[in-house]
Amino acid sequence: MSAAAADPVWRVGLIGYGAIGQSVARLLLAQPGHALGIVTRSVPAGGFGPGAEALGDLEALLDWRPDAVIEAASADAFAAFAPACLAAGIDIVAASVGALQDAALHERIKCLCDRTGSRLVVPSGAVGGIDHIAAAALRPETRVTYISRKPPAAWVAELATLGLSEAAQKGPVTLFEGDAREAAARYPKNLNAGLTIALAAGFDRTSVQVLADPAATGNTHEIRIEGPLGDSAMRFCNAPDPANPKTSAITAYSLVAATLRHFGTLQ
Ligand SMILES: NC(=O)C1=CN([C@@H]2O[C@H](COP(=O)(O)OP(=O)(O)OC[C@H]3O[C@@H](n4cnc5c(N)ncnc54)[C@H](OP(=O)(O)O)[C@@H]3O)[C@@H](O)[C@H]2O)C=CC1
Ligand SMILES: O=C([O-])CC(=O)C(=O)O
Repeated sequence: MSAAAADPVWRVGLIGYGAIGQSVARLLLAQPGHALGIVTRSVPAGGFGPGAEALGDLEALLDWRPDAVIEAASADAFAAFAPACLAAGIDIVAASVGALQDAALHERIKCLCDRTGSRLVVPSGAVGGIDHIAAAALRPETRVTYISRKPPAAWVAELATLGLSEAAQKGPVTLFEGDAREAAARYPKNLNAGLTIALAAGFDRTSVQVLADPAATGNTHEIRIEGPLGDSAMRFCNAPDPANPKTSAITAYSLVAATLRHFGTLQ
């Protein structure tokens, strides 16, 4: 009797090893059949442990021949890595989708996907219900309102720049009201969720409000969908990642869930 074929190993590239990257690595390596190649500017002294290896740069990542790449770094890293991966036929599961506020980059990504057949996977990230939003938005009358409400601890640098640190300790401060592209351009580390929602709903149908609120318990995201198919409201009150208060801890789980689904048979 011949030996059973070895189970496949999925080779996953990971860009970024901060709050989300470290959680993604831990979660994915706990899944059988996954190997990680990690691109980071700061490799931990003890390395990454079994199942993961450090990759120096974009070229090393492409040479490693990943089956898919998870981006968990920054909008700049998305712009630097995503086009090259997609051009090489490698699908990307991205956290920093706020980078798509840049219409030229968005168009370039679409052209690369059309040309190579590779795909940019936009996970639900810090929010959810994206399938519901996309379904409702097939009716052009649908309108979506997104409110991001985080404690001032998630906005320390931004509030200081605006001279609003003290005001934000006393009551809610509105940091932005407008469209999702401008929100992500102004606050690239905090408005990926707004861009994710707008990609599903349509940019012209999505309005965004951003609040720093001392009464906020966790990173709260409220989404209201109104249209001919009904009115719906979703509210996500997320625990912040202990390593980065701007980031909801569930985001890493969303990236891993999206990656496992991408490799799976059920889409
Ligand atoms: N889609 C969503 O719903 C959400 C998306 N996000 C986004 O996810 C991304 C990661 O968030 P988080 O982990 O909290 O951020 P952190 O700041 O904790 O970690 C980011 C990591 O990426 C590294 N990095 C940044 N730029 C580059 C680059 N050009 N090349 C290589 N490494 C790079 C940083 O390295 P170094 O330390 O050397 O700078 C750091 O290790 C952010 O863009 C964030 O805005 C966050 C929450 C929700
Ligand atoms: O993690 C969150 O709560 C949301 C966030 O930072 C983002 O959308 O970029």
